[in-house]
Amino acid sequence: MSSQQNMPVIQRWANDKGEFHRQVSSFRHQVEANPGAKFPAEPNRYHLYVSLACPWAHRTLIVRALKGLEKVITVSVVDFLMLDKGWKFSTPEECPGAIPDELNHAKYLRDLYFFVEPEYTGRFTVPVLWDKKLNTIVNNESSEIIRMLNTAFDEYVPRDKQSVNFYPEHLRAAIDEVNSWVYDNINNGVYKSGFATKQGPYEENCRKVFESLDRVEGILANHEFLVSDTLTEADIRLFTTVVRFDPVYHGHFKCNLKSIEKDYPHILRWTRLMYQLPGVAQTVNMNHIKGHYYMSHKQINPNQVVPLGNGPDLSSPMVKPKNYGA
Ligand SMILES: N[C@@H](CCC(=O)N[C@@H](CS)C(=O)NCC(=O)O)C(=O)O
Repeated sequence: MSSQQNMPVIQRWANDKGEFHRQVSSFRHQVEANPGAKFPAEPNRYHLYVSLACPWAHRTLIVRALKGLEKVITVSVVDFLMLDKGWKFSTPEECPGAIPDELNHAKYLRDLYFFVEPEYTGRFTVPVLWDKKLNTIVNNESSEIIRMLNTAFDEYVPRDKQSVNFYPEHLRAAIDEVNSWVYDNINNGVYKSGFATKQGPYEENCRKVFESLDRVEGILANHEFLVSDTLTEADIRLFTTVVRFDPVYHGHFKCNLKSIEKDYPHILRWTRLMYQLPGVAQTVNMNHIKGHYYMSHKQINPNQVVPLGNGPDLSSPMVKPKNYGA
């Protein structure tokens, strides 16, 4: 019997069938561009708690950078190591790249969840969008946070960023469709492969990862971006998984039927293009990414040895994309 059997159900990595299931996020309030709303968009009112390792939190950092929201929304970055008590705040001396919680002076991210909801029984996940005025969690679901950052703060972003829209009305159905299979089979698919504790679920999920990467490769063979040759949130959501693929998911999560660098030339070209968009490279921290996965999941890698490779070089020269946001 695995040691997981003694853990509360919510904290187990896999169920009895050996399958990984991601919990549903609990805080789902919205920031709105409406002064009368409970959470109105205002400069310097909201704060993001993120991990540079986490692909879901990474989405929010990319949208914050591409929308020019760095001065409007402040950020704390947790230590990459996530052990028994979950995400921890460290000083940059203890963990280069970390930004401590200057706001609430929490030691662990869980302290904030318990502060807001003393009976909280879910997982203590990043990203968390925090309201500094009402001292509470607005939302901890990355797919919703990126939509708020996309438009709600437009009054406060530089003029050239106001027209950038990663979820434009006329492309919504197509974006939703791509997001749906990319989420199930790739973003979450790598986790379902890597956290499976039985051979069957591992193989089934691992194969789906590559069937869907093949599908992405087919799209990108003829298009600059995933939807309508336009940079949308579908690209941002896929990028954070792909940038982690060769250095982490290929080995650590056993997604090793193919690699991005060797087998997917069109995905590689697109990854470079995404990486070289202004502000994006600064959101990619390979030490946090590799350190987190290989050192935190001791059930997969008990000796915490971190591999040397960082995946493909993403900084080689590229042409500028034509359609940058709709
Ligand atoms: N649905 C959430 C998922 C976030 C999530 O699972 N974050 C992971 C890090 S990659 C986490 O914080 N895990 C902590 C835990 O599960 O204890 C979102 O997209 O915001």
